Amino acid sequence: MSIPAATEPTLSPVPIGTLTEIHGPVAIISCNRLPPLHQALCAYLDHERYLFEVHQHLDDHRIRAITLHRSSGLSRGMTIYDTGTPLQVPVAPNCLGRLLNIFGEPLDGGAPLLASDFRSVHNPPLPLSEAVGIGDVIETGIKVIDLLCPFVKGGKTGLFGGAGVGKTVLIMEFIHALSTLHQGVSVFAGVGERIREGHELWHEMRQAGVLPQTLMVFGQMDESPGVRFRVGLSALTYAEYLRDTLHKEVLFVMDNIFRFIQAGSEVSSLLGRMPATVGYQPTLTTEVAEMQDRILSTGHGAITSVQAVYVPADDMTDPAVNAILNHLDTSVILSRAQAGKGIYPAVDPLQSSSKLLDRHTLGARHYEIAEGVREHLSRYQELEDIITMLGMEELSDADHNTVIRARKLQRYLTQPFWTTASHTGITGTSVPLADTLRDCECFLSGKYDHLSEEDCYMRGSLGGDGVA
Ligand SMILES: Nc1ncnc2c1ncn2[C@@H]1O[C@H](COP(=O)(O)OP(=O)(O)OP(=O)(O)O)[C@@H](O)[C@H]1O
Repeated sequence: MSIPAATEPTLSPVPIGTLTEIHGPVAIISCNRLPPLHQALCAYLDHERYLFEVHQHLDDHRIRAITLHRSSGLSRGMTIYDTGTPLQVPVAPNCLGRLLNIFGEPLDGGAPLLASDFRSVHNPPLPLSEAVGIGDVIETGIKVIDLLCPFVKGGKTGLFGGAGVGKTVLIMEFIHALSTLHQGVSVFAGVGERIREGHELWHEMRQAGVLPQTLMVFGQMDESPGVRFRVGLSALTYAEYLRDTLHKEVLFVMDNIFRFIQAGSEVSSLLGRMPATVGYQPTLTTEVAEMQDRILSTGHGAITSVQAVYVPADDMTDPAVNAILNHLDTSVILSRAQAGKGIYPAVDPLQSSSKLLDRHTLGARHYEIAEGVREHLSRYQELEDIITMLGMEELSDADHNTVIRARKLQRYLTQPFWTTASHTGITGTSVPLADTLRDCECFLSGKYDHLSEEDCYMRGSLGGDGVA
């Protein structure tokens, strides 16, 4: 997706200096006064505006900046102007239903936003006194999520997984579920992902009829690291606007936050900083915290977030993955082993965790059923090697029952998705939490022992008597 011609600035910029060096996306600018960090500077070429963001003060009169547009055509000696502010995006109530780039310019072929205001993408987080805690549990209709990784208003959920295990599919199912089951609006940040995926998502949202309640901000794989580094903040700025000014309940979805870290790492090397652990930027944890701390709910509106996190080489100990993990309430871990067995969504029920899985938040019944399911699945995992070597006959009666029920529970927690209906040929299902709890209770107590594993696979609710 290419960046369209930049629009004319809203404020008249004042000259601040001269471009002295340009190396790919890095510019060294000689200034008559030092602009603050994060200030947006610009140059004009053929009546188009090229934006830069200040990243380093080199000495008393030189700064290093990163371009937010392509750098071809820029040359030494060009006059650089100060826009007077950090990067800002136009905000307006009619931003919903639009597909924008990081500057708030349309990528959907529509008219530019008629801005009622401009907001800086570097807004500081709200004071803690204005933040409110997490709210009620939101049902997604996805069995394994509602049961083991509950989704809470104002909470932060991460979907972790290596390449191709189903993060994007699960994110799209979330958007589908939450836009049909709940009131509210969604802001989608497409960070550094494939351009094809962006187009598909846009069309699917339009077909599903959820576009009027959704705002999408894209900075995709082909764009400069400066853009990929800022697209999450730009989308978050719109989410804050919807929360603070329009008092909406916002679902903030980011696919993929790992690409934000990757772009930060590229920017860091371009600025000549020494890499830190595993080659990541030394500022990794600060950059993640600056973004995560802005995802807050207030008395006026809530921001609930879902973030897809690419796990490099399926290694959950990766420093970038850990930096994100620390900020989340719920971590849904997608496993390649589950996907390999055709268990979709490929959620690993034992590795996934939620701070909200307690009696106080969910109630004693939900908590005990969830624990019962995890205990069965965990015992099954422990016994798997023994079963492979010696067969089921060597198990005690109790273990035999646990394994049979765990295998059925594992299949019961699969579910056909609306998002994948076009390629699986199975219509999606949404299962109320009450049904999921009742069915799991029936599995644990042995009431569903008569069902075959086939009867449990890719079904919705089992109706209390085992009939889908
Ligand atoms: N719930 C599901 N039901 C059926 N198939 C699925 C499901 N989830 C994922 N898949 C299959 O896995 C493929 C990859 O899924 P997806 O694009 O969501 O992975 P990803 O983790 O986002 O990958 P990447 O990191 O490469 O972007 C899908 O095209 C689909 O074939």
